[in-house]
Amino acid sequence: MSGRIAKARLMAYDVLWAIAKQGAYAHVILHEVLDREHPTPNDAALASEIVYGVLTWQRLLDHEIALHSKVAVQKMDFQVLVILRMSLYQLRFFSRVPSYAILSDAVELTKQVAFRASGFVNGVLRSATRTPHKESAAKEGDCTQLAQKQRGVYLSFPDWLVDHFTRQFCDETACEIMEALNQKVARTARVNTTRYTPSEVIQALQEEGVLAQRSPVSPYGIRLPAKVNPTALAAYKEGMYTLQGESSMLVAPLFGDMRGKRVLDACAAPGGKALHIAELAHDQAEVVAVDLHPHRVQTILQQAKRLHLSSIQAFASDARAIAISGSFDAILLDAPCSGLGTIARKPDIKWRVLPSDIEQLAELQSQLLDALAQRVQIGGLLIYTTCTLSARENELQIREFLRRHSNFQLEPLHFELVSDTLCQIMQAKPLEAGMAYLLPQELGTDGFFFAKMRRVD
Ligand SMILES: C[S@@+](CC[C@H](N)C(=O)[O-])C[C@H]1O[C@@H](n2cnc3c(N)ncnc32)[C@H](O)[C@@H]1O
Repeated sequence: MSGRIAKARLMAYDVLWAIAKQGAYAHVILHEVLDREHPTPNDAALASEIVYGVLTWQRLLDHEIALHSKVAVQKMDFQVLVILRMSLYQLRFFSRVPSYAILSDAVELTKQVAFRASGFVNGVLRSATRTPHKESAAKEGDCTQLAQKQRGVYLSFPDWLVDHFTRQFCDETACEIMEALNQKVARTARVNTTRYTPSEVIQALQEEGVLAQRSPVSPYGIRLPAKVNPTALAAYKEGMYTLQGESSMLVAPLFGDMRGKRVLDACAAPGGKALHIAELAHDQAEVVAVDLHPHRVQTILQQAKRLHLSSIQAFASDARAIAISGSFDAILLDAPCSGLGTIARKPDIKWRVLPSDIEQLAELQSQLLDALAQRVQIGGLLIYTTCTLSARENELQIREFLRRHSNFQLEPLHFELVSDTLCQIMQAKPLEAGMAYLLPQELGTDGFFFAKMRRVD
């Protein structure tokens, strides 16, 4: 395509078009396009910002496009709709880019992909630039004062999700959750504490010109700047850290001391938590990591090698029928889930997940729990976690499991956090001891759910 269009916008268009037209996953297709185009770090960051910004605000953007267009949004070609969304996003959210540059790129791009629509695109965007952003007042207003439908528009969530969060968490908390899921989450990594301290890793990164900081949430975490590619750094290649969200870093410490113990991570890929369990046991546990997908199992093995961990075995298997004999001192089921807690990092989940997916996933989770319960030794632990915010996949799932398996009991959760204040936040929840949510607005992390059970008989 023409060199006259800013490269970042071209890449963002390619990614957003593939998502709209082919249902591609945003993080996968963005990674592919960035790999193919070799952009500068600034262009890569700008393209990512446009892609994730458009996906976050898609409903609000479509609402505004409709105000300036005679053609209904649902009837527009994908090419045209994508160009309008990304241009309007930049007009509304990027004060540093002049509108004429955004409009000129939009028209040029339309000429290349949908020639006859260039006048239309120009007209819609010109109308939008002439109109002050009327919606912003409502957007900044108190979410709890808005009717359900308006919340969906101004917070840019589908109606069913607004309804879902409101029913589960009530008005105020639901609003806070959705607002937090529209904010950026810090890019974080977990230090490989078998070999390094967080300060040593921060120092090594500084020597590579990268300013990292201690995580304000997990004692194992560091926060990385948004513009670096953390897997391209020497510190990463030497096995100093693993990319992991701060809420995920809270899972492995829940097991306590696993040295000399046999631990199963039943849905383990890409290995974040299994590797952390091995690290916390000083590489002296027997960690069996299983995942359904063979190529993802390879990733676990590669990561173990990079981190110099030898206590991990990894196998491809359906965790409902694992072909490995014996029982385990502890099992982690970090279950496949709807991922609603990770919308800040994967905003396409807003538009991809449907209520029927929650039902299907809940059925799979319950089958996984039943199968794995048989493999926990008497006295052993079963920890169940998800990165979603849906009772059906979380507390209801666990309550039903406990009804079916009276030989399991909930056990108090003790989170390893950087301060007692954070622990109090985590414990002030309306769930029974042994189950907890970490909501995205509480510590600025992904939303997460934890349940810890012990087999007593
Ligand atoms: C939430 S992810 C696990 C993330 C991982 N624990 C980590 O910390 O990196 C869920 C995983 O479950 C796997 N999975 C889905 N169905 C499965 C099944 N029936 N048996 C085993 N693994 C399964 C998926 O391939 C996916 O990798």
